[in-house]
Amino acid sequence: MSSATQTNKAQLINGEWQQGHGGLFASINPANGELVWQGHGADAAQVDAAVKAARVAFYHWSALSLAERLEVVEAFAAQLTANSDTMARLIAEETGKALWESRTEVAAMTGKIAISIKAHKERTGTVENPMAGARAFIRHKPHGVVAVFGPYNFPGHLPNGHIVPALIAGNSVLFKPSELTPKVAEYTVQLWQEAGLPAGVISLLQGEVATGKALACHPGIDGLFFTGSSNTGHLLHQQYAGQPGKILALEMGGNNPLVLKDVADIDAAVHDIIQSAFISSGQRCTCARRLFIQNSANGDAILAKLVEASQKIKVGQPFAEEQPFYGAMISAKAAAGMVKAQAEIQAAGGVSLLELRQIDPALGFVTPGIIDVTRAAPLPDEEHFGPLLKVYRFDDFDAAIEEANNTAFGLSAGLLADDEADYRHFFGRIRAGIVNWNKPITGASSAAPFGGIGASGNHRASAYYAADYCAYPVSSVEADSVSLPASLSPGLSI
Ligand SMILES: NC(=O)c1ccc[n+]([C@@H]2O[C@H](COP(=O)([O-])OP(=O)(O)OC[C@H]3O[C@@H](n4cnc5c(N)ncnc54)[C@H](O)[C@@H]3O)[C@@H](O)[C@H]2O)c1
Ligand SMILES: O=CCC[C@H](NC(=O)CCC(=O)O)C(=O)O
Repeated sequence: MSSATQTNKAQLINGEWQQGHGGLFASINPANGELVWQGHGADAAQVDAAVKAARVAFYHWSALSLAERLEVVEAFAAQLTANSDTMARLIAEETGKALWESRTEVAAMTGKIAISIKAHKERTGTVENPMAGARAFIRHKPHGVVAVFGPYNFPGHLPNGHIVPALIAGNSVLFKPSELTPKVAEYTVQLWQEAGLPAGVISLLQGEVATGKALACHPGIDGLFFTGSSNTGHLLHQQYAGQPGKILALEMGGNNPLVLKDVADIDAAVHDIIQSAFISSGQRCTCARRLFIQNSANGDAILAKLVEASQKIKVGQPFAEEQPFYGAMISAKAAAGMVKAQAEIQAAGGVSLLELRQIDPALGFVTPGIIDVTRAAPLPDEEHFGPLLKVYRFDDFDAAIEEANNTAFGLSAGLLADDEADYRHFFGRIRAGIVNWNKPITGASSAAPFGGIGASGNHRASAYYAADYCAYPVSSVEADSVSLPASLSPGLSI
């Protein structure tokens, strides 16, 4: 790995590390303001060279047997295990995420390998069906050259969730990570090289939006697997309009509701709310953004305890010996954005029960915020990607569910309630790809499909279902030799 001050060879193209020919960009540790990494982005010519190399590499990689490809993928898992501490420290350094949580991200990356192998076999395996005089097969083939776009909040785990199943299926991958987390991306790709992945099967194309656009628009890619914001996902969707032959998987944000109704265990409810709203400083796509609390003595008690417990949340340095619950947001700018969002909600009539504060204007640390918006003017349907929870008090359960559904998004939703009948009712009406009962709405399992509806996704769920968008089905009817059928169709004589 290179030192922070030098300009890194940011691009891996056809197995060779190169300087980018595009604009200079840098990643800054949001917990101390120090430069972590800097390099030049890939320009359009480098993107083109990588796409061409990936096409050549694809023919070799996809021609290997599954067992041969899995050997490399399992070697990558071994590399991750052997280097898990380095990877976790890089994630913590570059994102500001607490070290304990960065370690869970690396564990999710490693866990993804076995899950993806199982999913590949179960969801895209080969099936032979009996047929008179022939054999009928269902098989799956890789798309070819695919681009993977990753977000900053899980710079290792979420791109990995596309890359691993794509490689298992036999695709070659062009990886465009978030420009805010280049060092984690660089290290991930180095581990793939160490694992023996042949040149060109994975390329790293780093850079800001110009690099992303050059890759997304390149006619030589067969598909694009994206995890990131709904705005960018929508732009990509527009760009792919009229190209039905290209596969586009969009995993986007949410404006996720958590509804609370009659819970006897107040502490447990408060725990699940905090875990839903404030983990990772609120920078998870599944985080609860809107909390619906019944107007009742039970609702009052839970809200009071929530404010008290949230006030005590430890926010601090990612590497502190006594670990914080969460570290810094991705940047001082993102932290300031949350303060601004809170001010706008206050101006619309929201009443802060716990004010979110940026601890130092030069850094990414913010304390959690809780704001009652029950009497506020209608708010824009936006994802505020940080630790700010909007509270809506309600009298009528159905009205609360209706308001919970009053969003274009549909990623995660949850109900905290002791009565199972309330959950059955909620489940029937709520619109989201992840619907939980008496559990936090963050922390989704990689062994289940993961994706949202509406503005949160395009029905190409990831995690366990990622195998589905990494390969396409091929039906074949096969016989060892041509033969005349026992009887010919009417009107036919041969
Ligand atoms: N549903 C999910 O699985 C999931 C998971 C994690 C994060 N997210 C969402 O991701 C967002 C946070 O991540 P982010 O801010 O890094 O997302 P982002 O949309 O800003 O960036 C994602 C990727 O797209 C690239 N990009 C940005 N603009 C582009 C353009 N015009 N053309 C081509 N590429 C472009 C970026 O460089 C990056 O690699 C949040 O909205 C969060 O909810 C969703
Ligand atoms: O920020 C978005 C991801 C949040 C995370 N979800 C997953 O890890 C899904 C599982 C997978 O992709 O393997 C969460 O729910 O906390």
